[in-house]
Amino acid sequence: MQKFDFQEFVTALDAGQQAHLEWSRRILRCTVLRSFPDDDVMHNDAHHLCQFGQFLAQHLITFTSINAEQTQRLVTVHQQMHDTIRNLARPISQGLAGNIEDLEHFERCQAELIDHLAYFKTQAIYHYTQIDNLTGLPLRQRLIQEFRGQQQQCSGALALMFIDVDHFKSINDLYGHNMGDTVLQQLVLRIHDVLNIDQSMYRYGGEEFIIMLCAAQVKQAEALAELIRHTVYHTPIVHQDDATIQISVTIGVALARHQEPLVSVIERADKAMYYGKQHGRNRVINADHITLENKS
Ligand SMILES: Nc1nc2c(ncn2[C@@H]2O[C@H](COP(=O)(O)OP(=O)(O)OP(=O)(O)O)[C@@H](O)[C@H]2O)c(=O)[nH]1
Repeated sequence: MQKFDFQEFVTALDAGQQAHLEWSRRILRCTVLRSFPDDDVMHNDAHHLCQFGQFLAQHLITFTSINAEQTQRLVTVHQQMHDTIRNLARPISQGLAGNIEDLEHFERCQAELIDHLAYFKTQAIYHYTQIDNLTGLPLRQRLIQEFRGQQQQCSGALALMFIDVDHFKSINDLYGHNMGDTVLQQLVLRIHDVLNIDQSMYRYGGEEFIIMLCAAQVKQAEALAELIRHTVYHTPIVHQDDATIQISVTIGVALARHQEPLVSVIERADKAMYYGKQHGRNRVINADHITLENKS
């Protein structure tokens, strides 16, 4: 599972923008004082070598995942800024005035670059508020946004699994909160390994997770839930000195009815999960049938 630190991204974005503004200030001084800019400005690859260019290259996938078209424009505008500055600086180095068109082009590029960066920063912060820092999973808000679209796309029925870790408080009490955090991270990795690309997982609350998937029939969703339950139970989490912690999960499964609102589907899956808790935990319960699966 890919984890990404959006806070770091936003900080680096600010630093890159600041570096570029500082760089423009240096150019302005050269223009006024008729001095020649340093080699870093005149280098043909300056757009790759400058601080912002390096940041852009490192995070190109992130920029593209936010908005591919605008990323392409950002890359182009950034290179144009550097190209224009070289054009502007050449006559100055010969004691001549710079070209006004180059200067205006540079100013337009600079303004456009800043607009793009403001857009990407807003988007990055928006994404950041929807991703759980501990597990890297999208949060409840994202589930709310994606549910309706997913329901329309689904050719079969849309199923929700409500997953709750059993006796998680005892894990915190016995091993400490940090180990509890590690257990949640490891649990998510184990579950993620059995999911395919169309099955989305969300962190719903503390030790509660929701998986949304298209299922031809409820049996298909139940089979996946059972695989998750089995995998979690039979893959203990390694603690220090090779000691292991065995954990289990109780899962409620509900198939969304026609036009059923998300809150109602969650409520039914949650109730089924709660029923599983009351009947021994470490089991999968179908909301419609409230049947117990065998413990293994
Ligand atoms: N380490 C850690 N603990 C968390 C986190 N979020 C919630 N918790 C803890 O999870 C525990 C949940 O406990 P309970 O709701 O009592 O449930 P439980 O002990 O899992 O028992 P059952 O659900 O009945 O099997 C609480 O002690 C919370 O403090 C987290 O991000 N990290």
